[in-house]
Amino acid sequence: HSHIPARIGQCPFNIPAALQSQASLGCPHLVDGDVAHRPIDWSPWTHAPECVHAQKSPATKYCVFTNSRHGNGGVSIITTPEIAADSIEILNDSGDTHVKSVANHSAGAAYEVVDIPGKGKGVVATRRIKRAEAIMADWASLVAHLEFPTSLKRAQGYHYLHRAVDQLSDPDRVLELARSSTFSNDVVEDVLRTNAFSYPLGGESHMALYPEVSRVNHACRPNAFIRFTPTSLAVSVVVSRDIEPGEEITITYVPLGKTREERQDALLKWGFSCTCDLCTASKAEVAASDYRRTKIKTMRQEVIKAVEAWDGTKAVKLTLEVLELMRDEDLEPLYSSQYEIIARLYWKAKDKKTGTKYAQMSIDTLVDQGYLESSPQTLLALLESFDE
Ligand SMILES: C[S@@+](CC[C@H](N)C(=O)[O-])C[C@H]1O[C@@H](n2cnc3c(N)ncnc32)[C@H](O)[C@@H]1O
Repeated sequence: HSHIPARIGQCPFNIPAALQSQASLGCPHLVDGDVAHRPIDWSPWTHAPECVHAQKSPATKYCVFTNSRHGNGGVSIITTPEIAADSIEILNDSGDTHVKSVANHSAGAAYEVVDIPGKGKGVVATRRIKRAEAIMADWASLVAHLEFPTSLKRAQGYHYLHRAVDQLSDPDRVLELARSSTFSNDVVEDVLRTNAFSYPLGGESHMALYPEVSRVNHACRPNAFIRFTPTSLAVSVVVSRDIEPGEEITITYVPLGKTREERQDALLKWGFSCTCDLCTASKAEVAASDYRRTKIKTMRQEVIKAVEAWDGTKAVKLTLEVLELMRDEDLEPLYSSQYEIIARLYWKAKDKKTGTKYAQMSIDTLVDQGYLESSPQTLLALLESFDE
């Protein structure tokens, strides 16, 4: 194994073979198809990694790494041996915090997957759900380096995508997901393009597919969001306002706050044209919403200018107006950063009392929305950052 680069060698590579399987999780192995001949070599993966050199940069190798027991039905990761070795820790995190947050709240399942006219399937509440409640936990089943598909001949890429899926304990969970992509001829590629989220692994962009979360449709005024943890392959879906039985649960696939045209553009790469409540509202309503959203954007630019001109009073006044417009548009997830701006401005102006008040409001919004746990340390940490 002499060609294993030293970067990964912080780990005792000379541990006796008999102990390697125990040590493997805490100690990343750099494995690929050349060095991994026996299961003990490729542990914690459950299958021998199969690898291919990228066409344009032959020094880059992508392999299929599978652990068919992780999460719900296993996970396959197509990435470089270096990233796989560096990221092996994520297999240690079983996603308990996500599962527990759902179990803690739930008086039984809060949703069902049903047909939604014009949208394929979707997720609908089966009971009342309180804001900030977590209703669904899920694990990535397929993760693929963003550059992997374009770095190989098509047919070759499909071979690896299919191997990745076939090695899962239930390939149909992936193969039966929605496909709206008009970009390719391959089932797995279509499923990825229709359903995957971007996910940073080892500091590089990957696509990650969560089969259960994949059923949640997009809305431009969503009532839920996905909670990620950078250290695990688990996610959960958290609702951002109170929900009545029968209401559809929706998330946003694109950044919040865009105008109708900007949203439709951004959604094009997902292969569908949005028919959510906001996009199908009356012309007048869409126009009024677009007007406010454009105004929010220009006013935020003005806030930056006012700050640069040291005009704190103007910056605060403008930010309060931005908040009003955001309220009209139900853009609650964006409030906290506005409160934070105001907090910083008062803090810098030596009005620490008002600064602290707004800092707390910023945190409260995040807690309220289920993004943060409430703790006294959070406020201190935020206030400390104001002095940096
Ligand atoms: C991640 S999947 C969501 C679940 C999907 N409806 C299903 O049947 O499994 C994304 C696909 O759902 C449909 N979809 C999601 N949100 C939509 C929306 N707001 N308007 C229209 N179609 C939508 C589109 O076909 C899109 O390609």
